Amino acid sequence: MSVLLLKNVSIAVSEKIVLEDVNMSVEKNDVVFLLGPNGAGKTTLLRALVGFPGYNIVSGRIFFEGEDITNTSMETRVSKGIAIAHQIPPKLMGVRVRQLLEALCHKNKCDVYEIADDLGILHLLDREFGKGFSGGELKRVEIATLLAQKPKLALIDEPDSGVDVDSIEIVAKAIKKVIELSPYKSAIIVTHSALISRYIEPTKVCIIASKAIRACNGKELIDEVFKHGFRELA
Ligand SMILES: Nc1ncnc2c1ncn2[C@@H]1O[C@H](COP(=O)(O)OP(=O)(O)OP(=O)(O)O)[C@@H](O)[C@H]1O
Repeated sequence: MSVLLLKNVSIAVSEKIVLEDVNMSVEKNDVVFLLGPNGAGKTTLLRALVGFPGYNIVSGRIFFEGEDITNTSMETRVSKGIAIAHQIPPKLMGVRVRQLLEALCHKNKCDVYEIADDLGILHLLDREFGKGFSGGELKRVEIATLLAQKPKLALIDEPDSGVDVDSIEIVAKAIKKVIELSPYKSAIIVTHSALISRYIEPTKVCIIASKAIRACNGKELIDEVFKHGFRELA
């Protein structure tokens, strides 16, 4: 049984079809890197998978742990163990980082101090979530919330963009921990630079372009993309 299985999935945002007939699977121990040109639909795919409002599955089916979750809400999918770390997290007005992490850790039995220390965000705990954060701070806080969710399947959108060389190591260590804590040891990671591959080895690299998954292969696909671009693969 696949952890996640997409069968001919088409996704619309604001009534515009962004992805058509996407077929893909994530198996146990799969760490899938998703690459593709700007605007290809990588964020759309991750958001639709977690059931984010406004990202509509217009046809096809999504299965998680063998169960059809196509028509379930974001709340249901999160409770089943799917979690997302956004590229640009939605701001949570009036909610402090500590409050959010405490709520998640209360539910998932984790230690807020340990997570905040791991991600070097102890000084951000009493700030409003996302308000006035630098790009790197936002990324660390977002990964902290992912760690506190202990998801079965983590969907991680561009953890390595806008992050300095020291921070990427901290973020990557936390992502590794998220994967280790998952019973399936699997995740989907969107990346442009593949910088994250210095720390986390993908088992599968997939290219999303021209509204669908165009190729999936081993780590060597990253080198091909950097050598030839996406045009030959799209
Ligand atoms: N709310 C929206 N309304 C209209 N179009 C949208 C909306 N959200 C996304 N899109 C469009 O869907 C397409 C895919 O966007 P998406 O953010 O998924 O791409 P991406 O592959 O993640 O891009 P990038 O690499 O630049 O982050 C784009 O053309 C984008 O303009």
